[in-house]
Parts: sequence; C-alpha cells; structure tokens
Amino acid sequence: MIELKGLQKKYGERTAVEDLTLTFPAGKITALLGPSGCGKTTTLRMINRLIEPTAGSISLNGQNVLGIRPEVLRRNMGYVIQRIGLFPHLTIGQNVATVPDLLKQDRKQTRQKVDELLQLVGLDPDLFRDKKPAELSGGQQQRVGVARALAADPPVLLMDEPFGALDPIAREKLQLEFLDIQKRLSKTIVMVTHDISEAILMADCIALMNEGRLEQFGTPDELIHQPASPFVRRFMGEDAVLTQLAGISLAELVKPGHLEGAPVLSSSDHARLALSVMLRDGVDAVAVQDHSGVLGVVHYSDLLHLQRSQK
Ligand SMILES: Nc1ncnc2c1ncn2[C@@H]1O[C@H](COP(=O)(O)OP(=O)(O)OP(=O)(O)O)[C@@H](O)[C@H]1O
Repeated sequence: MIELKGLQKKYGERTAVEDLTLTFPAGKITALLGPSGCGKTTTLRMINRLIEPTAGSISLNGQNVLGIRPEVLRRNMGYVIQRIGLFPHLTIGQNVATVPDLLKQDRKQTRQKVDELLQLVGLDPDLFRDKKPAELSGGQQQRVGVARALAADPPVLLMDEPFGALDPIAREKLQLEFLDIQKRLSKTIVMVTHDISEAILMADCIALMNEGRLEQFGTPDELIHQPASPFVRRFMGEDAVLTQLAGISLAELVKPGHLEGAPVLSSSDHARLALSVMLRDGVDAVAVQDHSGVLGVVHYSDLLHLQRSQK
C-alpha cells in the first residue's frame, strides 16, 4: 500500500500538486485520472523519486519512501511509460532482462524468466527473443515494456499512459490482456491516464485530480453515481454511455442459458468489460459465472438495450 500525505510540488511559483492525501490500496489498480496538466505525472514520478516533493510524505507499506535510496526504490517499483524506450541495440530478450542482469541474477534462471514473461504478455519467445526493438510494432514494443517492468517481480507497478501510443484496437486488446495478467499477479498498480474509458475499464479505484488537487477518490461506480463535485460530474459525464455500463454488474444482467465456447466473465465484472470482450473476440454474447458455476449469458443486445434506456 502506498500512502501520500499532504504532498506538494512547486516549480518555482507554480504549484503542480497541492496538499494531496490519498492511499493506493495493495494489490489493486488505481487510476490517477484528470485533465491535461492537472498533476498526474508529477504525482506518479514523486512516488519513485524521479521528482522530489516540495512538501509532504510518501510511504510504501509504512516505510518512508524519501528515506529509501532511489536505486533500491526503483527495483521495487516497475515503471511503464508511453512509447516505452527500449534499448535499440539490445535484443528483446536482453531488454527484458535489464534489471535481473543489473542485479547479477543467475543467467539461466533469467533466461527462463524472460521466456515466461514474453509468453505472459502474448509474445512467442522463440519468435521474439532475439529480435531488435525496431523490428517490432508499437503494440509489441509496449508489451515488451510491460514484460521488462515485471522482470524484477516488483510488488508495485507505476504506469504512465501505458497504452496511450496505440491505436484504439491494439489499445483495447492490450488493456484486456493486462487485466488478465493482473488477475494472476495482483500487483499494486498506479496508472496515469486522461482517458475516462480506460480508467473505468481497468481501475479498481480512481483518484480524479483537478489543478493539482484531489477532487474525488473512489470506485468507478462511486465517481459515476455519487460525484463529489460538479467537476467530477462533468468530467465523468463526458463518456456517458460507457460510464453507465461500468456501473452495472453482470450479475444484474445475466439470463439463464448456455453458450458453448463463449468467453467467460465473473458475475462481479461490469458491463463495460463485457462490451470490450465482445468487441475483442467478435462475439455477441459472454457466459457469466460466480463461485458456484455458470449462471447464464449476457448478450450484446442486452447492453444495447441498456444504453438506449439510459439515454
Ligand atoms: N519540469 C517542470 N517545470 C515547470 N513546470 C512543470 C514541470 N513539469 C510539469 N510542470 C507543470 O506542472 C503541471 C502538472 O504537470 P503534469 O505533467 O504532472 O500534468 P499531467 O496531469 O500529467 O498532464 P498530461 O496529462 O498533459 O501529461 C503542469 O501545469 C505543468 O506545466
């Protein structure tokens, strides 16, 4: 868990972040959301000490981050940025192995780990391990960046517009795959985005910022249905149809039925995720299950009907 208390950053006279107090829960994805220039990136970079705060404190599991040497801190915090910045002269395998190699970890184990990570992010190790970054598409490079950030198995991942440079289709695909990875790894993730739709699809919690201050912290559902200020209502309303879907769980929509081979989602997942999965897989229904087994199906037409009735 990461705690910010009274965090402030000034650039000369200009205040970029002001009196920011909030907790990023362990094992969850929290989105730092807000309009351009509201202080998201500055906040993220203060967490791994790429930027030093002017005032306030940051703690990681109770330990003051400002008392940890930056190199040690960054080993515990993977960092993924837009346009990932792979080393062009190194192979993909060597790029992923950067941190384990720096730490002089066993070469054979590292090699095995690199292959596992490439597999995890959807790149066949035999095809990609020895390629150079320039031979990969933007989306593939972004996957390598995620693999590299995971290589030291850090408990925390900081991500700054990680999918921002991708076209909408590649972006949505990688978002969903990343959610699958997170289901298995349960990292504590802080993700900067200005995209409401990305935040409600991916985040367990959203910290909505405005002009350096926190406007509201809560689940996507809380921000949508209980906005704390007119700013929150306006900001979240910009993507109204999709935000509505994020507020409805599949448990509320599921109808009895069975569909062989349909993608399976949990009854606690929301309708926005179901829509993304249908678009990704080119199917018009998903199966829904809870801990007791398959409950039934939700069809694309159910989602369309919802959108119409809520306009
Ligand atoms: N090195 C710097 N020197 C001076 N001002 C800066 C510096 N870095 C950021 N700022 C200012 O601080 C404010 C917050 O910037 P920040 O990059 O954190 O915003 P952001 O919410 O991440 O924006 P975006 O979504 O556009 O990246 C902005 O007004 C920006 O102009």
